[in-house]
Amino acid sequence: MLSLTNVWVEYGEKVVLERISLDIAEGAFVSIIGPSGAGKSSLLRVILGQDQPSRGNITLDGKPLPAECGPDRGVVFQRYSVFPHLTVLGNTLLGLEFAQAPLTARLFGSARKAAVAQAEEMLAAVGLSDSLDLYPTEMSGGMQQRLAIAQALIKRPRILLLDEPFGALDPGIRTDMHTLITRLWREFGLTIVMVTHDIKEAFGLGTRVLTLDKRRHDPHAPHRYGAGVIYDIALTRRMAAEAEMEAGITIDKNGNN
Ligand SMILES: Nc1ncnc2c1ncn2[C@@H]1O[C@H](COP(=O)(O)OP(=O)(O)OP(=O)(O)O)[C@@H](O)[C@H]1O
Repeated sequence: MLSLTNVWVEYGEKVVLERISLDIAEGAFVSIIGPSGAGKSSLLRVILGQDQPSRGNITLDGKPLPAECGPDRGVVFQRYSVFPHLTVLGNTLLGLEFAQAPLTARLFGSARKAAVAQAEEMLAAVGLSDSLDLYPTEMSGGMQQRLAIAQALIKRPRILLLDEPFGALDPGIRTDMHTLITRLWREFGLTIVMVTHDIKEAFGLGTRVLTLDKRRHDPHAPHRYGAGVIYDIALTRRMAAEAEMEAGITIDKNGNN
């Protein structure tokens, strides 16, 4: 579905990523790990369309990825991206209002009614049905991240990009969020690309784990070489478990059912 061919990200003289070639299948849950500064967020930004690769191509369904971030891609960052002056419902509605009324960001009559129903449905999916009128300052970190996820999903993206989405949350809340994101991934048929520093999270959630790091170093010019994908691990056990759950069958370790 998503294909990167010989993608490089360079800022001036500084090479951040080099020769990234990847095919990401529809429905995959790809975790990206690697040392700080390896270029994990830079990779997400080029997939999002926020930055352009300095070389190489990215295609979505075989067509060049549109330069701007369209409704096909949603994103959730570690820092809360919700608007403090809007309620939970207002924050969630905003995406639809911008999409449907780009000039005024206001919807009226039946269009607004339909948008509110859609927002309420999405907020129910992330467990915020009882919090529609709260403002972000009245909510915990976990609730704000649930809201950020609802905001990202309201436009029904096919690809959800997560940049350390649970990094600022307490361990107990993180576990709840892992359950939530796994359920949403399955329910909405999403393709997820998630950056994390937490190796357990990467392997626990992903169907595939990519490790970014530099293959070569020049001690006299650390900016000269960028990071590439040094490990690409398919987690067949998790994919089998997902397939079993969907089809109600059991697949043995040789892939037979
Ligand atoms: N707009 C920019 N201009 C110049 N350099 C940049 C820019 N954006 C990122 N970089 C550099 O690119 C490198 C990779 O940054 P990036 O944030 O992608 O790494 P990361 O692996 O996500 O790091 P972390 O795990 O610490 O979040 C860093 O050295 C950073 O300073």
